[in-house]
Amino acid sequence: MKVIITADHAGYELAQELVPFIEELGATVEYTGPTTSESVDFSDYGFPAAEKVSSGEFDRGLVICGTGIGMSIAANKVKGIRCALVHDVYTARVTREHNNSNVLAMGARVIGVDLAKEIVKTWIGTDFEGGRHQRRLDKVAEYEQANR
Ligand SMILES: O=C(CO)[C@H](O)[C@H](O)[C@H](O)COP(=O)(O)O
Repeated sequence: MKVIITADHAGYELAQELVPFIEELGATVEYTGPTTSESVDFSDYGFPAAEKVSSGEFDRGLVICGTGIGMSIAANKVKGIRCALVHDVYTARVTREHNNSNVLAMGARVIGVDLAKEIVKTWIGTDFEGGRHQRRLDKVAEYEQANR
């Protein structure tokens, strides 16, 4: 699995913890966020990363800012992106099973490193269930097609 990880200044430190962790899980990781904690704008990093998931260059994306909200708003503007803002293990699992989320957003000012790792491990390791959930996602995709 190829995973792109990005962040803004608020997510920078957590991203540094998660890159080697996700590599240890067996994924190929590319980090495209800032290289320091100096203030930047989440949109400048979130859009390009989400576009690389949308294009198929990467299988999944992980986007991290202070709350995860800014990054999730930006990622969900990109066609084909189903970005889930997650701060617990239960929704990490269900957003894969039900939503087939392809981008995970987390807030570095909301959760600690250990919980973030548990969330990422669950999210990466959980498969989409399809079935009734695929029908619902098809409706979302149809809406997106018709309105963009
Ligand atoms: O967009 C956000 C808020 O939902 C992100 O958490 C940003 O990281 C945050 O706004 C950055 O705030 P700062 O005061 O500029 O560090």
